Amino acid sequence: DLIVDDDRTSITVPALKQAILDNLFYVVGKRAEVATDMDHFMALAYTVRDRILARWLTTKGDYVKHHMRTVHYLSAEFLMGPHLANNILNLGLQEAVRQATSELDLDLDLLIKQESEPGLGNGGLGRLAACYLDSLATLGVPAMGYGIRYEYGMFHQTIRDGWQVELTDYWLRYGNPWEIRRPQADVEVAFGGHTQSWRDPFGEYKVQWIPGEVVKGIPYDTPILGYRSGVANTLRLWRSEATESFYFERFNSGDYEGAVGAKVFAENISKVLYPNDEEIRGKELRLQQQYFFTSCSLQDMIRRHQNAGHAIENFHELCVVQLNDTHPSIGVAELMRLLIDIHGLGWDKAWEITSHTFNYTNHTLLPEALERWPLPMFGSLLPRHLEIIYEINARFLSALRERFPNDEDRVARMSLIDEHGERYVRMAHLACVGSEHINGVARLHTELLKSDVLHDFYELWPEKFINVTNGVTPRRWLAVSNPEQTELMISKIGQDWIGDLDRVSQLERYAEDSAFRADWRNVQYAVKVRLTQYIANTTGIAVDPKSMFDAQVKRIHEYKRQHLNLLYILTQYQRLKKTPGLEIPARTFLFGGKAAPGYFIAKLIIKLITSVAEVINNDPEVNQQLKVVFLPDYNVTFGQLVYPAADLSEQISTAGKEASGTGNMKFAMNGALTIGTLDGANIEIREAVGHENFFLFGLTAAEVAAKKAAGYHPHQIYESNGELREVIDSIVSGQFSRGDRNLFRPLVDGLLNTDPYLLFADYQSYVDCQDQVGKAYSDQEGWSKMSIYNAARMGRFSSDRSIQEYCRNIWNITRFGVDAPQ
Ligand SMILES: CCc1ccc([C@H](C)CC(=O)N[C@@H]2O[C@H](CO)[C@@H](O)[C@H](O)[C@H]2O)cc1
Repeated sequence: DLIVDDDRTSITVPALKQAILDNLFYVVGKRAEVATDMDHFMALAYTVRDRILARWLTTKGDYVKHHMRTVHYLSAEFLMGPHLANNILNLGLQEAVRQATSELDLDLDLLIKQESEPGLGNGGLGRLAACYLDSLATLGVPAMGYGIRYEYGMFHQTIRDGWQVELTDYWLRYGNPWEIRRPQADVEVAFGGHTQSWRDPFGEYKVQWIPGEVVKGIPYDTPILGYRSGVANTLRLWRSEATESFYFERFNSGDYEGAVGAKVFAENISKVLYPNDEEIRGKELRLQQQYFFTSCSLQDMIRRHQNAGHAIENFHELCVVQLNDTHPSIGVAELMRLLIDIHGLGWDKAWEITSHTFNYTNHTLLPEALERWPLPMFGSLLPRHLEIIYEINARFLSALRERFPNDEDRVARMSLIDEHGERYVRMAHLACVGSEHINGVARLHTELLKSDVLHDFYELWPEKFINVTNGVTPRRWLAVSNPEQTELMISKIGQDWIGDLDRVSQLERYAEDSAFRADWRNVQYAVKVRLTQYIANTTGIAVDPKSMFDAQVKRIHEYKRQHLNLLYILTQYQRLKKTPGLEIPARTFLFGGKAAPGYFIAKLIIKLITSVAEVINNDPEVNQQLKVVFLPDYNVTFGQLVYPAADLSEQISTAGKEASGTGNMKFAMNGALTIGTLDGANIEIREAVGHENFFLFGLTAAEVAAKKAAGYHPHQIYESNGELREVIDSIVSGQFSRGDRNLFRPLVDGLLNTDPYLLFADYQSYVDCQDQVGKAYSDQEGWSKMSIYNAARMGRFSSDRSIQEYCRNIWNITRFGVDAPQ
C-alpha cells in the first residue's frame, strides 16, 4: 500500500507544523517573516493536500485492480465551495490542524477565509453535483465527476444604488492548490467542417468527419476525499487550449488574426460560465462548451476502459453515466459517433452500449429552461452528430409508429426534431431516448414529469421513470458550517450521524428536555451573532440577533417569489405605521441571491428589496421591529454562514414550479422552521418533520393548474383585498423610489394583469401564515421544541441517502467501499 508515515503524511501536531513551514518555504517560496495570510493559506492547503494524495492514488489503483463498475457524473456545473475546511474535516484533522496553526500563531479561521471559492455553477444543479461527489467518496462508490474548468466562474454581485452589478470572478488569481494539471491525458475535440461517406469493400457504409476546427482538452484533477472513508475520488475538469497555439506561416503571411485565431477560438470555450439559471440563451459558445466537455469525458472514459484491458463491447458493464440535466445530453450522439466512426462497431451494437450507459436527471419544469438548439447552428457546428441524431430519430419514430399506429400528433410531439420555425433539436428528447433511466429530483416533480412535461415518454417507457429526491451533505452543511450545533449534538448522541444522518433521530428525545432546549437556543444565538457581525461588516446595517432571522437565499426568479415575501414585509410596515407599538416579535428579513444578467424583472426585484430596506431601516417608527437586509454575492461561503443562523426558512415558490429545492434541507437540518408551499421537496420535509412543525400556506400544484385553467384574474384580488391594494399602491406611489412612480411599474403591471406565479392568489394565505409564525416565535420554548424536531427528523435528506438510491435503483452499483486503508 502507498500509505507511508513520513513528514508529508504524518498527522501529529509537530509533523503538521513542520509540514506547514516546509510547504511555505519549498512550495510557496516564502520565509515566515514576510509571508502573507494568502501564503500561509497556500502552505496549509498543500499540507492538507499531501495527506490526501496517498488515499487518492490508492483509490485509483484499487478501482482498476478490482475492475470496479464506475459512475461518471457529467455536469456543466460543479459548485464546490472552498475546499480547505471540508478536507480537514474529512481527514479527521480538525483538532490537530487547529492545534498546529495556533502553535504557529496562525489564525485558522482567517486562513480558511483566504480561499477564493471555485464558483463553477449557478445554483441548485451545480451545488447538488458537489454534494453528490462528497457522498460518493464517503460511501466509497467508484466515481468521477466530469465538467468544465471555467477560467471565470459565477460573477461576483455587488449592489450599487440598490441595483445588482456583475463583477468578473477571477477565482484563479492566486492559483488553485487543490488541482493537478494532467497534460499527458489531453484529448482532441473537433468542431464544424463536413462529413463524407463511402461504402467500404464489404459494402459497409462508412462516414468520416472532416472538422473545421480542432481544439485540445487538458484535464485538471481535484481529489474528492470522502468523510473518514479513506476513499478519494476524482473531479476531472477540462480546459480548452489550441492544438497549435501559434501558426507561424499565417503570421509570416501577415495574417496576424489567423495566426492566433485558433488559440482565441480554443481558449474561449472554457473561458466563462454562463450565468443563466433556468433560462436558455441559445448561444453557440454554450453548445461548444457542452460538446467540448462531453466529448473529452467520453473519449477519456473509453481510453481508461481500454487501458485497463477491457473490450469496448462491454463498456456499459463497467461504465455508467449520469447526465446532470440536458447540458451533457449531446453525449448520446457523441458516444454513438465514437463507437461507430472511431471504434468500428455496427449501429445496433453501438446503440445497445449507448442506451445502457446513460441515465438522465431532469431538474426543471420551466418550459423556457428546456434546451432546444436551432438546427442550422447545430448542423454547422456538429454535422456528424446531426446525421446520427437523424438516424436515432428515424429508428425511434418507426418504433413509435408501430406502438402507436396512426398517431402522427404523438410522433410530432415526441420527435427529436421540432419541425416548427427554423427547426430545433430537442435535447430532453435525445436524453430520454438514449437513457436507461429518467429521474426527477423530488416526488412531486417526478410525478409532474410523468403527468405533464415528459408524459408521452412515460406512456411509452414507464419503466424508465423513477424518483430520487435530492439531498445535501451533512459534512459541509452541518459539521463545517455549524460547529456549535455539531458540538452540542455530539455531546448528546456522539458523532456517527455525520457519516450516517439517520442517527440524528436520537436527538428527538431531547426536544422535551428544557435544559437541552436552553442549550439549543444558546447555540442558535451564538451563530446568529456571527452572522450579525458579517452583516455589519458587509452592509453596515446593524441587526438585532435577538430578532427572528427570516431568510430567503436562492437565485432571484419570479417563480421563487421573493416579491411575495416583500408583499408581507410591506403589509407589516403599513400595519406598524398605522398602529405604532403594535405587538409583533422583532424580525430581520434576510435576502440573498443573484439574478441572471439578462433577467430584467429579477433585477428589478432586487432593486425593490434594497429600496424597501432603505426606507424601513431608516424609519425610527418601525426599525426596532422590522429590518430588511439584502446581502450581496450569495455563494457557498455565504450560505455556510446563513443556513445555520436562520430561524425561519422561506420556501414560497408557486406550487409545481420548484423541482425540489436544496436550501430548504440545509435550513431545516440546522434547526430553522420552514414557511412554505406544497412544492418540490417541501412536501417531503413537512412529512418528515411533522405537519405541526411546518408552516404551510398556499395553493397546491393541482389548485394552481385548476385556477389557471378556470381563468385567473389577479386584478379582482387587488380590488377585493384592502391590505394588498394599499401595499401595491405604495410600490407605485414612489414611496420607495424617491418619488419615481414608474420605476416599479413593470413589476406591478405584471402582477395586476397576469401574475403568472399567482402571488395575489396566495397573498392572504401567506400573510395569515406569517402572522402565525410571529405568534409561534413569541413562545421560545415551543419554538425550540419545533426546531429540535426539525433537526432530528432530517436524516432522510442527506445526499448519502440519495446516492444509495441512485446506486440501487439506477446505476446498479452494489460493490463499493473498496478495502481502502482507513
Ligand atoms: C440552460 C440554462 C439552464 C441552466 C441551469 C438550469 C438548472 C437545471 C437550474 C437548476 O439549478 N435547477 C434546480 O436544480 C436543483 C437541484 O436539483 C433543484 O433543487 C431546484 O429545485 C431546481 O430549480 C436550467 C437551465
